[in-house]
Amino acid sequence: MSQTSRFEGRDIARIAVFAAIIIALGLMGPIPGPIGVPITAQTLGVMLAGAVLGWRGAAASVLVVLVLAAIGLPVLSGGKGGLGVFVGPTAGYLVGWVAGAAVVGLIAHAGGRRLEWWRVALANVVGGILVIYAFGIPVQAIVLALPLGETVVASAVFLPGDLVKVVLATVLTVAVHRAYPVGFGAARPRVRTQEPATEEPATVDE
Ligand SMILES: O=C(O)CCCC[C@@H]1SC[C@@H]2NC(=O)N[C@@H]21
Repeated sequence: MSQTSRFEGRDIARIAVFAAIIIALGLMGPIPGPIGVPITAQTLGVMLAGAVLGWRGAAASVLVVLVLAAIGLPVLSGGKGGLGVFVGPTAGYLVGWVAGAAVVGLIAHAGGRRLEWWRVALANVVGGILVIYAFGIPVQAIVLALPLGETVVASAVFLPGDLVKVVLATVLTVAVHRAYPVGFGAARPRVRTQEPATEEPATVDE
């Protein structure tokens, strides 16, 4: 994202693209989880947004998805949407997506323009798993009136899939960064294009 305080046009385009990626991953459909929270591919999009866009763009992308969900569009896996999701057992996870995407971006881009694979992987584990669980599990326990310890143990079912997402998000982010070494996660330098040579107007000898 641009380092200026406001989003520029290309930042908004990237935010829209990653919001669309998160929504598209929801089309894969949820795998029902043990206690009211599904396994979803959408967290792959949350990790990718953080690692590719950086914290501000990633948080904005996830917020766009959540606003669309709040106004009732079926943008969450299984075609869910509406204000009800923000008071259900997945509410904490959804809020955690915003914080998690931002933390992924902060850690992945902490080394500046060099995007080392190990830092991206670490970012995806911390932001894409730990932070999201830290928001999601306590809210899930409260909404379902379950003991916290039992909810933590039940949530271990998400770990294998989330670790696969960490690997995929890391490989894809490193590949994107290699293809676009400058311009993702940082301001793209302005390239001056050469002005086309203007032709002399034709003159007619009298
Ligand atoms: O569709 C929703 O309402 C949100 C689902 C949240 C699912 C959480 S996110 C972290 C963990 N990993 C998964 O695959 N599922 C849960």
